[in-house]
Amino acid sequence: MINIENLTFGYHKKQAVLENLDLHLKPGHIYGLLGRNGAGKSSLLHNICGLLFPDAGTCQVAGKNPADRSPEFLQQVFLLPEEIYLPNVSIKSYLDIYAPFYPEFNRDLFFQFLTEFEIPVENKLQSMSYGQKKKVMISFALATQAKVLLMDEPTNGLDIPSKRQFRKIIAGIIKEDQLIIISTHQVKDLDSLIDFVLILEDKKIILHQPVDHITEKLSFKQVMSLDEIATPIYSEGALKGYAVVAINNKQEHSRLDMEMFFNAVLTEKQQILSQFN
Ligand SMILES: Nc1ncnc2c1ncn2[C@@H]1O[C@H](COP(=O)(O)OP(=O)(O)OP(=O)(O)O)[C@@H](O)[C@H]1O
Repeated sequence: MINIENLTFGYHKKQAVLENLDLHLKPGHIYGLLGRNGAGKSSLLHNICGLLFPDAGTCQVAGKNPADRSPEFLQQVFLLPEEIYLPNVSIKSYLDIYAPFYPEFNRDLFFQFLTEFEIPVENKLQSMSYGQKKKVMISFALATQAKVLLMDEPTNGLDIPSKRQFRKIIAGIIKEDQLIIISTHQVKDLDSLIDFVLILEDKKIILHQPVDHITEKLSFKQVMSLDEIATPIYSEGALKGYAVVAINNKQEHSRLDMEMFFNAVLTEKQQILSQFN
């Protein structure tokens, strides 16, 4: 559904943010896009939705070239940006103005999500708190039922119950012909939701793996002493002992700790990546 080949993009000539980047994504999945600050995650999402254009290479999304910005393409893609600016209108007026751009927009779903997020529907958007605005936009994004949904730090600003609500809604809504990319640093909020991990580093996607493949190759453990682990790759001091990422030689089952995994990839890049080659 998303086919990107050799994509190079930069804001200034001779200063590529993304370089010869390849990425092929299938519908029916929730992809978690991870990367350091400034790695280029937002730039990649903007290339995918046609708000920025590649300097070289090809980018095909739902069979279209995003840079053409054809109405058929724009109806199928929704980007929820990290920073949101909303007009000073009521939720209902916002809906009347923007929902018609999305042929599959489901108003009932929209109001259902607002109820789940406990948003007062009569309020004007600008009189809402940041977190409330974010929840309105998440509800709008999901109600578009766009085939490609791009979310940049969606849980920023959400309180703890709302984060749980967000996970519940997303897990229940994704359809087989839909694809969601969530770019985030808040991995703990989302690690139960994501089924593929993408890591953007050195201007490329250096890792693209399903969660179950990661836990097949690596185990995530808490131990009192590092001597307990025969094949540790990466460890962090924890409250009681150590949290460890190790080679999963014994086919043990463990739960992916996305934050540990991301740190492990950044610090022990070659060793981790070699497990997947
Ligand atoms: N409008 C812009 N003009 C010039 N340079 C930009 C612009 N936006 C981003 N950049 C630069 O492009 C690089 C990638 O930025 P981008 O916002 O894509 O990274 P990111 O991975 O989303 O970062 P973060 O995790 O901090 O949100 C950074 O070096 C940034 O300074």
